[in-house]
Amino acid sequence: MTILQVVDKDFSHIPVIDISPLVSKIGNSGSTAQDCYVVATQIEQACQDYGFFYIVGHGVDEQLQEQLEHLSQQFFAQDVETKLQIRMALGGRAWRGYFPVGNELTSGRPDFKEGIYFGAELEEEHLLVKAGLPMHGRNLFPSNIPQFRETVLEYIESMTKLGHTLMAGIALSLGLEESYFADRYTKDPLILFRIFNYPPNPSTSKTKSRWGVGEHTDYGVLTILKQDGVGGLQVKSKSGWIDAPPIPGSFVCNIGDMLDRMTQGLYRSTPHRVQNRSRSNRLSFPFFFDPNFNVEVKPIELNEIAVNDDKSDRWDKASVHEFRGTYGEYLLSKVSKVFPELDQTVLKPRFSR
Ligand SMILES: N=C(N)NCCCC[C@H](N)C(=O)O
Ligand SMILES: O=C(O)CCC(=O)C(=O)O
Ligand SMILES: [Fe+2]
Repeated sequence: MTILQVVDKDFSHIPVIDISPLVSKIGNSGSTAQDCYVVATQIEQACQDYGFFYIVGHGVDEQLQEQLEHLSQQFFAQDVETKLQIRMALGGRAWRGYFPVGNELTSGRPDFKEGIYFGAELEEEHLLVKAGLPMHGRNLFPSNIPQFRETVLEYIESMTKLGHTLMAGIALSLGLEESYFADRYTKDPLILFRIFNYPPNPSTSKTKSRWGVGEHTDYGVLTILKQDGVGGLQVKSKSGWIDAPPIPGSFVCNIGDMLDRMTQGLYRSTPHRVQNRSRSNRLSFPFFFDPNFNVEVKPIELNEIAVNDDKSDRWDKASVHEFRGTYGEYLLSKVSKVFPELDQTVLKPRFSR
């Protein structure tokens, strides 16, 4: 046969990238090491093909992760009254604390999950908190699990460092200088961190499984997700919905709406969703590494990169590309629909009232 076999990608497996060259070399020397470019090429391919990739070789302490998982199990195993001692309503404008199953909405529908919202720990005296900036402030920690606070704060610190490293890799992957995003958007990133518990939800012939979190895209630039061994994350790839199963020792990374906007669609913020079909509960730990709240997000001046004009497969009809304004404004427009029970004034910047 003389038919040319075109080796077509089937877009069914999210790639696994060993980022150890980035971890050991980014920021350490004057010039970017050659092996960082190899990693950058893998990131480029993954972001164009999937908008998702796994990372290994990230160097995040395993004991810290085990401790975080263990304490989280302990927290969610308590009765709901105890958990409500740190309920979100007490977090005020900072948007922190616990919410029970069914309280968080995605596209207007209740998610089948409970969780705790965290973020960078800022004192009441911090300028931004005093100025009344929403989503900035102090965390709420369960007082009956003493190690919870230090474990979460240590994890946030490790992940923030990792976020900076990955953003340097993503910059290289776009042919930009290592510090491109740090210089413009993420030197002082907006950090949000959540711990979710998805109750068991085995589907039987009689019951329809509920979505742990409905289809959505993430808002910022980069999400770094730790998931336990249960599984249930699904990603909308070019070949349809595929699984992102747990891979021991890895994190799942995905790019958000702001990177989609900056790259004019070359890197897509890919829709994903979760359904826990197992008989055990599922824990997940999404860490959001986002542009500074007050910074205006603009398309990258990319002469070289081929932008992607095909908006047909975008679930939200590319609204993110029409958006003008700061990341904070974009974020607030999104999250104001997520907890309708909370007082909406909590989410409005004080200075505009
Ligand atoms: N910070 C980020 N990226 N969060 C993404 C969460 C999307 C689900 C949320 N219930 C919603 O409907 O927006
Ligand atoms: O729990 C997961 O695996 C993913 C959660 C998620 O997509 C999100 O919080 O944005
Ligand atoms: Fe997400």
